[in-house]
Amino acid sequence: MSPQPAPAAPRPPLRVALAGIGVVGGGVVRLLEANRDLIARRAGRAVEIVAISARDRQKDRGVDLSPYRWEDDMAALVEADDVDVVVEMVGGADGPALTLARQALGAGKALVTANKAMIAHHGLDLARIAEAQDRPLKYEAAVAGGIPVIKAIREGASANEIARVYGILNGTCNYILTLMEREGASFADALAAAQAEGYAEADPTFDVDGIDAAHKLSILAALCFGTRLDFDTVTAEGIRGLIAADIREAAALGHRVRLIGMAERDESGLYQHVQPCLVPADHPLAYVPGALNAVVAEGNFVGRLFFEGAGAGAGPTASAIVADIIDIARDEYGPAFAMPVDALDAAPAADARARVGKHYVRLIVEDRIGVLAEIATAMRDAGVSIESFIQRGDDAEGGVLIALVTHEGPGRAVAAALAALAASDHVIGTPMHMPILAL
Ligand SMILES: NC(=O)C1=CN([C@@H]2O[C@H](COP(=O)(O)OP(=O)(O)OC[C@H]3O[C@@H](n4cnc5c(N)ncnc54)[C@H](O)[C@@H]3O)[C@@H](O)[C@H]2O)C=CC1
Ligand SMILES: N[C@@H](CC=O)C(=O)O
Ligand code: NA
Repeated sequence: MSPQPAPAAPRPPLRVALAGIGVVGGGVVRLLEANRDLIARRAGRAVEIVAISARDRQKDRGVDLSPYRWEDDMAALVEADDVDVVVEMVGGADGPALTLARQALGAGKALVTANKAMIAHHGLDLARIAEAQDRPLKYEAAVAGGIPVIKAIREGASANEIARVYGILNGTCNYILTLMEREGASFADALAAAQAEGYAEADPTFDVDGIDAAHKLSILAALCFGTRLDFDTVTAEGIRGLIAADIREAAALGHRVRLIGMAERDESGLYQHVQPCLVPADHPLAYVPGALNAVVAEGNFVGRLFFEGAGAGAGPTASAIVADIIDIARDEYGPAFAMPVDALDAAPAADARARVGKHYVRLIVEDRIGVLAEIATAMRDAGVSIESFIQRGDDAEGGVLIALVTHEGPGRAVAAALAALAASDHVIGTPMHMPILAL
């Protein structure tokens, strides 16, 4: 009988350093502690926090950090010989987060980050450093928080050509829209509630102006289409211009309002746009409530994939970060954007305003003779055909509410009609228009 091979020596623990112990960092500490044994069994080795760093050592974060080495200077995490993985949870596209990320990868450490702003702006540069060092750059938490959508597209759907990806990519906006829809909450109250839950960015204008969703969309587009990540050509409109009446009118039309990021690649180029849309009430995206996110990806063999889950918050975001850490512990990783940076191709930006579809339009106007003729004239002059029209005299915004739905046409024409009307003395405030999703 041949001798049995000696059992393999247990692998040494994976040593992790955490930078930024806020909402997300606190969640990661709690998760690594709570599921320590299960994680070790799944990873094939222990995962140990060896050092942490944040701005304020004294701050009460509701988690006991005393077992871990504290570093006042994040650079010490990179310099330490006993750190294999640096987890960046500081935030910000540039500044200390980017410095840390570059230094960590440059020093041959693995990098895990939740920072979509940094990846959207500097993902290609960081991926190049990671490739040069043959170290992983992982960012599952950066897109749609806890939903494992990066892994699903990188791995599960990697055999497919993906021509379109779209969805609800900002939990704060979806939370606000849901609260306005269900409870008639004001925009300001709903935003304050989202901030209290820890969903919002340090600067919530990134959420409500669509910039955070644009960051995530640009990352998804690069991954789905194999194109060079191009945040600068993403166009974004947020939800500030919405009033409660828009939510009500959308409901009367059988729709819900959702902030949708959509990217498409076709012969005209790369389309990447974020804006509030009317979503038919029977569309899966209309059922996505609160801070949940959802992503739809259409593959040429697999068909339509729909992913839904928590897009923000301590637990879900920690779940995504620790999944990345486990992949690293297993040595399961590849190029950050599923192919080497030099294999990604460039696509020209497509004009978002050229997109054809039906639109919802809302104006508040003075209740006087001729105002409807003025609207009809502006629409005619811009080449916009009206499908349906409603006037409500009981609106509280200081005038009469006009809501209409256009026939199919380019968004550019609707924008031109509303620009003309915005200049009218009889139109109060800024008119609103939103495309009606038909997918
Ligand atoms: N909160 C959420 O639901 C999600 C957040 N993210 C991303 O995760 C990252 C962290 O977000 P949060 O935990 O919500 O932020 P946070 O503001 O709660 O925590 C940030 C942490 O970084 C530290 N920090 C900030 N600037 C620093 C500096 N200059 N030097 C040293 N430490 C510094 C702070 O002390 C704090 O511990 C961001 O990139 C965010 O976009 C991603 C998905 C979801
Ligand atoms: N502020 C973001 C948090 C996660 O990315 C959101 O609201 O979705
Ligand atoms: Na994710």
